[in-house]
Amino acid sequence: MAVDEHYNEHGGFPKFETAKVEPEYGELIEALRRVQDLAVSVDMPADALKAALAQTQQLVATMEPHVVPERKTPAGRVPRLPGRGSLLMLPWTVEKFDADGVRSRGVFRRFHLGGNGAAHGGTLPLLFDDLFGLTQHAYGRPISRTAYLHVNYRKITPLNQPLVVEGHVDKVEGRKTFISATLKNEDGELIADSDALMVQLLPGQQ
Ligand SMILES: CCCCC/C=C\C/C=C\C/C=C\C/C=C\CCCC(=O)SCCNC(=O)CCNC(=O)[C@H](O)C(C)(C)COP(=O)(O)OP(=O)(O)OC[C@H]1O[C@@H](n2cnc3c(N)ncnc32)[C@H](O)[C@@H]1OP(=O)(O)O
Repeated sequence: MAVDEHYNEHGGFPKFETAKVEPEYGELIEALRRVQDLAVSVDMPADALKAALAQTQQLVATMEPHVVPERKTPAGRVPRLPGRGSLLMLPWTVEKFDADGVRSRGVFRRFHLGGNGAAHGGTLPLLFDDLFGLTQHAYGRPISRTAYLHVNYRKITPLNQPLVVEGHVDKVEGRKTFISATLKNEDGELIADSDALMVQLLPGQQ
């Protein structure tokens, strides 16, 4: 019994609960994404730079008193928002979520630039990893940890072009869930594919 009591807090992941937010929350997250895009795009003269710094410091002062622990912030817990409202996640929107698989659509933005107009290679594992988390959740498996995640980069990943990522569970063996996914453009061309092993945590395991 003690194990069950502590399972939600100390073993594995806690039960995931969606968050209710004010309408302005999604707008704020999008405005912050725009700031991220600009932060990696601009070359500002000194006066604009000073103004941007002062305004950013003011924003930090507005937000800072409201910091709450993990699981209390709505970030990442608003499924209808791009990236579930988390700035870390790619701003993609889930359009299919069931045991057959999960499909999500979106674009890589200027913030995700690697070089020569292509998305940074490190952003693809982030996209796939989060999709795999959702995929196994939709399949009815407990939230698990990624043991490995393999990406094949088949074509350059373009910025600002609508893309679609789709994953499904391939097999389950005890604690192990094997999942794979593809990233395609709207013409159905394969840009990347990925497969991963997710391992269910044991009670008491962080
Ligand atoms: C629109 C609707 C939206 C709704 C939203 C609602 C809910 C949202 C739900 C979910 C949230 C969504 C998304 C979540 C987001 C993403 C999930 C990402 C998860 C992560 O991103 S998490 C961070 C990265 N991750 C780590 O930080 C892992 C560090 N690591 C460890 O924590 C351990 O390493 C662990 C636990 C993996 C295993 O450790 P362990 O001691 O428990 O188990 P052990 O080693 O015995 O392995 C057991 C069996 O797996 C095999 N095995 C293990 N590793 C292997 C490998 N690499 N290759 C091949 N086989 C492997 C063994 O060979 C054995 O196999 P066998 O049983 O057959 O012998």
